[in-house]
Amino acid sequence: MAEEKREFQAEVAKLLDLVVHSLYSNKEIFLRELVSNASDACDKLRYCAQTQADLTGGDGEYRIRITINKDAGTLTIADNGIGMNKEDLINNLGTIAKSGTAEFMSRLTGDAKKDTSLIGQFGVGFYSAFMVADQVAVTTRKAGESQGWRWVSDGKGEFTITEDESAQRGACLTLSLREEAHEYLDAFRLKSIIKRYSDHIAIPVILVDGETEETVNSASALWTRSKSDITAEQYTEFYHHVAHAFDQPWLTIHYKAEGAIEYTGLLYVPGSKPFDLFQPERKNHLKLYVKRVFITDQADDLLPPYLRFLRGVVDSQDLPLNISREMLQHNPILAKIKTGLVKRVLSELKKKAEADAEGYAGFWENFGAVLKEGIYEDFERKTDIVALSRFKTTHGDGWATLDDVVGRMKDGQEAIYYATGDSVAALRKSPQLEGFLAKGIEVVLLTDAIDEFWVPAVGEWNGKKLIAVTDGAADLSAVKADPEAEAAKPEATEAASLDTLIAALKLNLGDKIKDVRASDRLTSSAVCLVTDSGQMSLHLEKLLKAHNQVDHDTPRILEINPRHGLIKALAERVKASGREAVEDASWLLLDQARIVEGEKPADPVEFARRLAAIMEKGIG
Ligand SMILES: Nc1ncnc2c1ncn2[C@@H]1O[C@H](COP(=O)(O)OP(=O)(O)OP(=O)(O)O)[C@@H](O)[C@H]1O
Repeated sequence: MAEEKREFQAEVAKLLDLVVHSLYSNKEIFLRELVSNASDACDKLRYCAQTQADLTGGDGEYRIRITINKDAGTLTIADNGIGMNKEDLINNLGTIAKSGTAEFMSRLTGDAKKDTSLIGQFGVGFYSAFMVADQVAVTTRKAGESQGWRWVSDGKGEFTITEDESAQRGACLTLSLREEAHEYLDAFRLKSIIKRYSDHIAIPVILVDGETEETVNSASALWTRSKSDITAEQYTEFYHHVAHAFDQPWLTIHYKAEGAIEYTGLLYVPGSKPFDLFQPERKNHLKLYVKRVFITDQADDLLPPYLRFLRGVVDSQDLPLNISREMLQHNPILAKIKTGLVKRVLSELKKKAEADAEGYAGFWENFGAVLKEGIYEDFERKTDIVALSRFKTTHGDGWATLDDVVGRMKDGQEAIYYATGDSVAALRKSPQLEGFLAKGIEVVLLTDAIDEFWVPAVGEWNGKKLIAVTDGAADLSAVKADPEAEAAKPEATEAASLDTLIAALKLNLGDKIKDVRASDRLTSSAVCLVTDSGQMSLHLEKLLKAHNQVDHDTPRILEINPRHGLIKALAERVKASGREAVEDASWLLLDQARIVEGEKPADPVEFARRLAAIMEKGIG
């Protein structure tokens, strides 16, 4: 067959350009990436061969051979894994199929410095070969197929594909090293790189230099080794390999469960937030092995979605080796492993929270919003997860537990009060909090979407009801106010005029509001919106509107502050000139309350007109 020339997908060309222009300061990691790919390819074949034994053609001894050829200036990385056919070559090496790389590309800024740190977070796998090579050739034959292929590129926009009868099963990458990368022809240097980054690879990595051949890595699956034989660096390198991550893990959990169900877990909590944490699939990222044979990284029933930030492997002794991915669904052994994993992880988190509050706060900032999904979804564990949860409150800037909040409750305070909103900063300024702050009552500030769901589902903590500050039923009267502050309060509007104003507001605003009433929760603001008991919270309604799940405004209760100058003046005006005189002001009060909630005025054009009219009067 003649040579077929193709262009890289535009994104790949862009990526290659970046790689070649040396965004990595640490070029040696190209070897880690390629060895990692070779090991994954062997894992894939080992899995397929469980059900199709003839795929291996009798050669089930997986290995990676790295061959130095000083004369030619090439380095060869060969594996006997699954290999690629023509279609695979085009799809895997010519386009960006992986969501991770696509995400990476979309975040590139063009600013070399920023992009360098980004590339460090994502890694570019196969393409890293072009950091050290000005040409890469891949000869490959897919297991079970007879036709071999040769893919060649100089990384400058095009690649060629030709048939290759000499290709062996697996993939063989030949890197023609750039002049300045000839250090990677030095056996000593290569050995140290392999030891550093790839020691944990479970199959032999053999270095071939002329006549000498040497297996450089330990070639045993890291998780099967005893903890005392594994260094911190080895744990970290394995994390980088298994998670395709580049940060430091925050927590490493390595244990062997023995008893009714036997399995080994090597789990990591990343040190930083993975970009796909909030993708709708909520997939877990654990790799499942059975007796050291890789089975799948898509065992959905292995871990609940609220622990999807974990990375690592689980190796079962009890599942059958020939288990198919379909058979894993609703599998009772897997269900028991899952229960065991959840229990272990939550207890390790508890230990960390007690031993290192500051580190735990960092973990919470990264993953708290995900873990809290468990309060809503895992009935058996909800109490444990609430206890592990940390909250911002009106008491200082740090994190608090609900127990801390209960411990600081005021005399006469019956409930734990909370406010939900988009940000802690906005919540702190919310008018609904004024009365609570004035009485020194601590309010829990919740800003994650999931809070809208778990809080009503849990309902109470330590025998104290959880009540929203915007709930019309939140009653502060039993908590004594500071007598000095009480004395300093301005006089309230006289009751009869207040009633007349309330009646006028109700008539003017009609069905846009549920009710109007005098507030005891406002101190400095004139108005605020509160929800009637049982109504959807303001924040939840906003979230649902953003997702087009709700298309109307629920009428709320408008609370007015009888001690506010504006309310007093409006009461006077109604008394003197009737309700029509405060028509514009009524709507502006409602819009004002909406704006403070982060909503738009109900009718922006009318809002602007009324505001202009009132300003004109004020100036004139
Ligand atoms: N040695 C190999 N044998 C078989 N297929 C390979 C080999 N190396 C790469 N591939 C294929 O090419 C794809 C792209 O490789 P690349 O290294 O760019 O990304 P990745 O391995 O999927 O992800 P990452 O590099 O982030 O780990 C792989 O997913 C795999 O399908």
